[in-house]
Amino acid sequence: MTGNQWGYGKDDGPSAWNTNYPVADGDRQSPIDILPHQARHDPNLGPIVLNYDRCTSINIANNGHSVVVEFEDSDDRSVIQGGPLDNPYRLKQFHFHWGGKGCHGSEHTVEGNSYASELHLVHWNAVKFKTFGEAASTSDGLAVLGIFLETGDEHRWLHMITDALYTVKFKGSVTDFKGFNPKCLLPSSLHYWTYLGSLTTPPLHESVIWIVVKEPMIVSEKQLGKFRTLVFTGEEEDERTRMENNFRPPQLLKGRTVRSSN
Ligand SMILES: NS(=O)(=O)c1cc(F)ccc1F
Ligand SMILES: [Zn+2]
Repeated sequence: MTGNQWGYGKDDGPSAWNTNYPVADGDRQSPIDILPHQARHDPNLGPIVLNYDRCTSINIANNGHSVVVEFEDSDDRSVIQGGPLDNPYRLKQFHFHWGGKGCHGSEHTVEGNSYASELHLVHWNAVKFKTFGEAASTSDGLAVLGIFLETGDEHRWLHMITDALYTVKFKGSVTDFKGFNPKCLLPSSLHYWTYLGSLTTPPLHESVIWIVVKEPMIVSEKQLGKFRTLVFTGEEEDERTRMENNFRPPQLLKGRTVRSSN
């Protein structure tokens, strides 16, 4: 792996990340396999509260690892609070991880079972930190809401994302994407598990309070298939490597406790 060139292939994938990012072998790495019966139900864990009503999406992009929708985060217009969080955390971006055709692609697993895909809504603590970058490299600077995607009926709002994917096929492409409120993607119940972990891609900073929602959102195989029309490579490169299986497998729990909202 030259420089910071990491990926999901045989030579640059998760098993090789610890070469350039030794924290990969740290003691609060993500994702993990969640064992519901070993999670501690904590009655003090209140509900997750999302205030996305004035959220401002900016663009959708292919960063060579996933498809990302970025938000305006210069004020507290879209925040997550409650649950395990002591402060409101500002929405910065959301992105997905997914598998190949018929394979599973979530990052977190539940009793060894993985879902077809996983949505990550990334938030940062703007009370304690001045910039996202600072928050992302400091313990508990980030709160990531993880939502599983399961195949079934078509999701009535996901087409807003999948219809735009052709415009960001290649690494480095960015397209305007305004007026999208991710609240429309969330399942009806926000019961969750929570634990202290890390970014699931390099630099793998151990800065994340993970909030993994128990109820999956249901999307169709056709909708999921559109994510696989993206490629990891840039338009100018001659190879076209289909973007799929961009997930890190579960990491060791190393004594951490997973709490359950209920
Ligand atoms: N997959 S993740 O939500 O842990 C994540 C979020 C970021 F903002 C940056 C890197 C990451 F790996
Ligand atoms: Zn992610």
